Order: sequence, then structure tokens, then C-alpha cells
Amino acid sequence: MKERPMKARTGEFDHQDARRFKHTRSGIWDLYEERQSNLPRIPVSSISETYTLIIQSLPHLVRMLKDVLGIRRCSILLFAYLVVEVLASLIPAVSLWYVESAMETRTVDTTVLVHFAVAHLICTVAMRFLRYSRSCIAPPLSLYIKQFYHGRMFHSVVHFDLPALHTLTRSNTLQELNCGLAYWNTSSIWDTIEISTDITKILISLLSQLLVLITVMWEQQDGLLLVVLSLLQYILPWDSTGTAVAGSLVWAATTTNEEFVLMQGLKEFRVGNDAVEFPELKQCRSFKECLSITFILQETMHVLPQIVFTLHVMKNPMTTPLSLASLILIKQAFNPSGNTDFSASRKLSLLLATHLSRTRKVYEIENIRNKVVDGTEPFPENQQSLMSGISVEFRNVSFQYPGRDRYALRDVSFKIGAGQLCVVVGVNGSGKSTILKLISRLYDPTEGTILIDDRDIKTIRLADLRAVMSILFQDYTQFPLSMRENIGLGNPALAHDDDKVREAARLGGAEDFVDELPDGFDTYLELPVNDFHGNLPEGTTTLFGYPVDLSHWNPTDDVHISGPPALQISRGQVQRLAVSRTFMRSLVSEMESSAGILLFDEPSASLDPLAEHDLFERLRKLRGDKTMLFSTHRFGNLTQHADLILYIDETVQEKGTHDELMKKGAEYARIWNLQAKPFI
Ligand SMILES: Nc1ncnc2c1ncn2[C@@H]1O[C@H](COP(=O)(O)OP(=O)(O)OP(=O)(O)O)[C@@H](O)[C@H]1O
Repeated sequence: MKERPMKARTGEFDHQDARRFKHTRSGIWDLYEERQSNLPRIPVSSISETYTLIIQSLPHLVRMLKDVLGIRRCSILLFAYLVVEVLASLIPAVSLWYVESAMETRTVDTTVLVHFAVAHLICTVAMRFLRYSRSCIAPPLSLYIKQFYHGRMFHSVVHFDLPALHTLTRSNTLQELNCGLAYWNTSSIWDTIEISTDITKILISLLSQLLVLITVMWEQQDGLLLVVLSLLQYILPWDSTGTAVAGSLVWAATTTNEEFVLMQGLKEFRVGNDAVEFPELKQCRSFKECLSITFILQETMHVLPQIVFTLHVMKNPMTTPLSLASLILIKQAFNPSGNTDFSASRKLSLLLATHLSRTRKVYEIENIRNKVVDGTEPFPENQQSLMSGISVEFRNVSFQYPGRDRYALRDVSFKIGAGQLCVVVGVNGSGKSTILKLISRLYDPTEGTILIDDRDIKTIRLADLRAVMSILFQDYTQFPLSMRENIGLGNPALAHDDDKVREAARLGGAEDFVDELPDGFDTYLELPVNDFHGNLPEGTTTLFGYPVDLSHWNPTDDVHISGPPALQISRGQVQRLAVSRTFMRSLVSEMESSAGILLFDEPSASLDPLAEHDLFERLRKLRGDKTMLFSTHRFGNLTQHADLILYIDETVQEKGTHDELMKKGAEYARIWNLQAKPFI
């Protein structure tokens, strides 16, 4: 929250320089503070910082409100919500008016008392009704708002390319928004509305009560003085967030406590009373700060109305009952634990500033431009041409991952003809996967050109380019869904065709193990929705078909969660599922197939040799005349069928067919002999 602009200063922080740095010990922490910092203290309090942040975010708040009002059904609900909240904030003033008026008459007047009782009853009923209305309006309103922003964020985030995502991740923007590709928290928008309303409610409530008090107490001796004194302690800009442990702006803290370091590493529990993290320690008020004038004044202000009241009573004992009652009412009106809570409004302002800055980011994220710029030309000109595959050429391509100094690929040149089978081999980290990522334009080369069917890849429309590719990357995703859905997602258009899903599973080598699962293709990897229940009768062993584990039950909890445990399958089986999913894309008839090139990144890394052999055979047969590119560090039988083998290690070290490279007798031949020969 405190984004204090700091002047850049050259120099070193040498904690051993005792002339410049004061050393103190706080618990297990050694604190070093600059004795005379020449950094100017920022002459603003944290409160004004908070309000500055709120004011800066106002344009986004206005935009957010416009957007919310534009959501279907939200305008009426939001209006109703605001009316309910404003009415609720006025009720304490109405209640106060009747209490004060009844007291002011000083006589036992039955009519006044009846009025008072009826008004009090009406206020209580009205408050209950308003609370009930709020509980009916707020849930659907917040749901519509969340759904709207959820969709909006989804569009923003999924359209990012990897370099843009990388920049966002490095700048912590995604983490701050709590959003990733699969999950993000858009409740900040609703929280912003709720907190803004709460603050407005507190202000309306306070002003209306103040108005009542002033009106009623105008005539009463010392009444107004009591009102002002009671109010003063809450509205003076005290900064109660003392951070006196580190008094200087320039400081550093370290600890050498081995037990603390060990325990932090194990994250089990903390040792000793003084073993706290430094930021926690920094929040503690020091003894010196407790003696500061601000602190003492602040404390005195709390009792000032009582002191004035006591003096008043000593002077005019006759007015005691009335003044005492008034004092209690005034204090209640501004009470921190009452309806109108000044300190709560400060905390809410802080919270509002945080949520507003998040809201700002939700909008700013939409302005981020992708680094991989979309092409404009359609591809291919003739869909039929895909049947005979597409060609890929790298011309002097070099590539560095964003933020990396080292080249992943350097000056790489090769050409894979249309319909050829190319196998890229090399040791771990040699750049094999990077080649596939560049062909699919997840990244653009740092230098050089990539040609697809002799056309610069950057000129082709991204959607068209990806439509002609069927890709299996190493880091495939498992969804917490059924086996059928996990495979079917490879081609959502065919996902409901059981025969196609089974065929894909057979080609991917997953059919046998899936059939052996308790529910076959309907077996869930993990059930995404749990069942909930209260304390079931003793002896219950199953619920909705799942076993119930009573051993962890806590009888004091009224809600328990139950469901089947996640299915444990081997890495090889997970890979078979992923390969089957990729096969789903190839299951449409040759004529309909939009893929002209199939890219596989280590599709057999977790498969046993037999499964690998079978998979490669199926893949070779299935590709027909299409271009196929494999990346692998296992030089199996596949390389023998390849039209082109690229042995890479940052750059292309060797290229040719298996026989050519074996004849050459260089590194490829050496590794092939090492890996494959013993099995032949
Ligand atoms: N997202 C990334 N960000 C930064 N560096 C990366 C990233 N991905 C890969 N690298 C680096 O780029 C180099 C090439 O990686 P690449 O994944 O292409 O190798 P590989 O040959 O496919 O390795 P493996 O056989 O282990 O899959 C490596 O040094 C790797 O550390």
C-alpha cells in the first residue's frame, strides 16, 4: 500500500560501518539503521496516501460502475442495493432522534413515550427488513458481476502470447490479481462496490446522527461541546500504525538464529517467544513511541468528554441525569463498535484503496499488447494441399527466451520438405522443444526467418497457422474430469462420439488400462465437485456410492466434505492419455482433416520400449503423407525411418538420414550405438 517514491542513491550498505549504521538487537534479529539518512521523509501521512490512491483510481471506479450498469439485470439490482443500504444507514439517526427528543422533554409524558416505543419498534422492524432485502439482492448481484468480469478476464488472459504472459508473471501482475490461465479472482470488483457502499453508509450514518445531535442539543448547555469533543478524537488524522522498531528510512535486518532458519525451512512450527519474522516485529510499538506526544494526546482525547462532563456536573449538579444520558448517546453515536464506526471507515478506506488498485489492474491488463503479432494472410490457399503436408524451413534462426542471456538456439538452418518425417534429437536442454515452439509461433525468433510452405510465418494468420498443426507438447494438462472427457477434449466437436474416443484411446495406447478402471471411460481422474454433509449417523460407511472416512471427523464442524480420492495413475498412463487426446484431432476423415503437420515433443518419454515401438508404428501409419516432426532424446527405431534427422545442441550439429549420419560416425552415431544397438 505504501508506495513511497525513493530517490536512487549510489553507494553501499555496509552494516559493519558503525559510524554510519546503528546496530540494535530485536529478538533474534540484528537491525542496522542509518544514523543520518539524507533521504527526505515523504511529507504525507499514510491516510493521505490512501486517499490519493483512491482519488487516482476514481476514473476506473467510474468505468467499472458503467460496466456493471451495462450488465444485464445488474442496473436494477444495483439501484435496489444502494437504496437499501442508504435507508439502513439513516435508521440510527431516526432512532437517535426519538431517544433524544424523549429525553429532552424531561417530563413523564405518556404520548411521547408511546411515540418513542412505536418509533423504536418501527426502526427495528425496518432494519430487519432492510437486512433481509440486502441478503436477497447482494448474492445474485455479486454473482452476475463476478461472472461478467470472469469472462472478461478469461478473454484478456487467453489472448496473451507466452512472451506477454512471461512479462506479466515477472512483474507479479498476475499473482497480484490472483489470476492465471485457469483461475482468477474477480471478486475484487464486487468487494470494491461493497466497500465503497460501506464507507458511504458510515458517512451518511454519521452525518445524519450528527445533524440530529446538533438539532437536539442546540439548546442544551455544553451539549454541543460534548458532541464536538466526542467527535474530535475520531476525526483527527492520528497515525496509529506505528512502525517504530525501524525508525530510519534506511535499514536492514538479518538473523543468524540457526533454529529459526531451520524451522522456517521445515515450516512446521516456530520456536521461542522472540522468533518472529522481522516484518511482524517491525509492526510492534516501541516503548519510546508509547511515550510520544501524539500517542499521549490520542489517549487523552478518549477521556476528554468525561473530564468536561465531570467538571460540568461539579458546577451544575442539577443537570446530571440529562447530561449523563446525552454523553452516553453521543459516545454511542460515534462508538467504534457501534453502527457508525470512524476507525472502521479508515480501515475500509485502506481496503478500498487496495481493491481499487486491483480493479485498475483488471482494466490495465486489457491494454497489454502481445509480442507475437498476428499475421494477416489466410493459410493455406488450397485446403487440399494439406493432404500432402506442409514444408517448414528455418533460415539462420536464433532464439533467446525472454529474460535469458543464453541462446536456446543459435543460427539454426534446415528445411523439412512437405510430407517428410523429421526427427530432432539431442541431449536435455539442447533446444529441441524450442524448435516446436517456434514453428507453432508460441514465440518469434530473436533473429532469422521461419518459412511455412515458403511463406514467412509472421505473415500468416495465427489462427490459420495453428489450425493446420496437431501438436503434443511435453507439459500436457490433465483435467479433473473423466477419462472420456480428458481424451475427447483433443477435438471437442467429436468429444461425444464414444467410438471415436475409444479409437483415439486405442491409438494412444490408453484403451486397455482405461477399460480396467472401475468405471471404464467414465472414471474420473479427480472429481471436480465434492459432496457435502453434516454429521451422518454412526455406522454410515458409504454416501452416494463413495466410502465415508469418519476418522477425520470433527463433531463440532457442521459441514463435512466427501468424495472419492483422486485416481492415481502412472506417468506412462498419463502420457498415453495425452497422446490419445492428440489422436482425437487426427480421427476426422482425411478429407476433413485440417492438420498438415503433426508435431510431437517427446511423446514416448514415459512409455516402456514396447509401448513406444507400438506408438511410433501407429503414428507413422496414421500420418499418411503429412509432415511429421518428432523431438526426442531417445534414438529409437524412429530415426531409421526419418527423411531428415537433426542432431542439435544449440545449433544444428549434424543433419541427414540415419544411414548418412551413421556413416559420418560423429556424435549421432556414437549416441545411437550407445542407446539403440544393444536392443537390436
Ligand atoms: N520457458 C523458458 N524460459 C527460459 N528458458 C527456457 C524456457 N524453456 C526452455 N528454456 C531453456 O532453453 C534451453 C533449451 O530448452 P528446450 O526445452 O528447447 O530443450 P530440450 O532439448 O527440449 O530439452 P529436453 O530434452 O530436456 O526436453 C534450455 O537451456 C532451457 O533451460
